[in-house]
Amino acid sequence: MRAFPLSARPFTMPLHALNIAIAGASGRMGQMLIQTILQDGRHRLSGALDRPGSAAIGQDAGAFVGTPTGVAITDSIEAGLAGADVLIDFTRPEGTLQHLSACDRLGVKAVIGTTGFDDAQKTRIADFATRHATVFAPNMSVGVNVTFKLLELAAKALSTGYDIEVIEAHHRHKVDAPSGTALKMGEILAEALGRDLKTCAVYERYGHTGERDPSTIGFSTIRGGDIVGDHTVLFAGTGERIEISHKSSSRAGYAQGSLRAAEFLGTRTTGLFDMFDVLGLRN
Ligand SMILES: NC(=O)C1=CN([C@@H]2O[C@H](COP(=O)(O)OP(=O)(O)OC[C@H]3O[C@@H](n4cnc5c(N)ncnc54)[C@H](OP(=O)(O)O)[C@@H]3O)[C@@H](O)[C@H]2O)C=CC1
Ligand SMILES: O=C(O)C1=N[C@H](C(=O)O)C[C@H](O)C1
Repeated sequence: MRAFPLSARPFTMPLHALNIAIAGASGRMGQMLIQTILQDGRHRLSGALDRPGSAAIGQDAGAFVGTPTGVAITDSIEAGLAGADVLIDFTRPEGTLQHLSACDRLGVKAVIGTTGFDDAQKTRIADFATRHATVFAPNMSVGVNVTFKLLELAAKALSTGYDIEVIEAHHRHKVDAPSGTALKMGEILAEALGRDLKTCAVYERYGHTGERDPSTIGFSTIRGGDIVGDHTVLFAGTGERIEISHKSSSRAGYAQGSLRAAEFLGTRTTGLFDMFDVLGLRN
């Protein structure tokens, strides 16, 4: 091995190890996050939360992935957050907001992957972020966020003569529709086209719908089996169609993106960020 004199050693910024608490620890994403933290090895799982009544309470957080951690899953939010630098939350909107109240009291930052928030709930997240740095994004995968950028470009270039439809498919257990990612795609498309998604979105079609209004953005939702997450935006013109698709075959990318988000928060004290900030994709 080559020895470097002190002054010539290659410099890499040491990454501060984080104490990370996971909410929804026995859920699909909770388990993937715990597995990712354990495999990655640079950070510490400091707490694992599930809601009261969950069969997981009291079990070792690593039991699901076959690696004991010494951290028991708790239904006490305060106990689960003790000593944490960052909470990573993939639960349900009402659970996330309960967790944020405790983060507020304890000074814990948050990475929020949960989807399905209404506007009032999003306002509460933005308020929390004025005191504690927060990453809030409906999709933590690098690939999906690059797809968002491609949509900005495509929507601007195809602003007239193309009907835009967002099509998403997820597993049978998903409870919100359209997916948070599909809605974010809709927002990106609408903004690029100078439209307001609140007035141009069409979420349902049935019966005598009349001809398609070209100023609308349509959404179609498929639920079935174990589909991890597929999103396609269709630009349907005359004589041609363009489709921009992303398909997830594993939840690993969501968990890895969440860890990057937690690391991004390490150096920040306040502010609301998304994965464009974390990945350096903001214009
Ligand atoms: N941003 C992103 O990249 C991604 C976002 N998601 C989103 O993350 C969320 C979770 O997805 P997924 O892991 O598949 O869901 P799961 O249902 O598998 O897991 C949710 C977990 O949260 C717990 N939970 C449910 N309600 C509450 C509550 N009110 N308070 C506290 N905990 C609660 C569940 O407990 P119990 O089992 O007892 O109900 C479970 O442990 C969804 O909103 C999904 O859309 C998912 C993947 C990627
Ligand atoms: O519930 C899921 O599974 C997923 N939810 C997110 C969403 O609603 O966009 C992200 C991903 O598609 C998986």
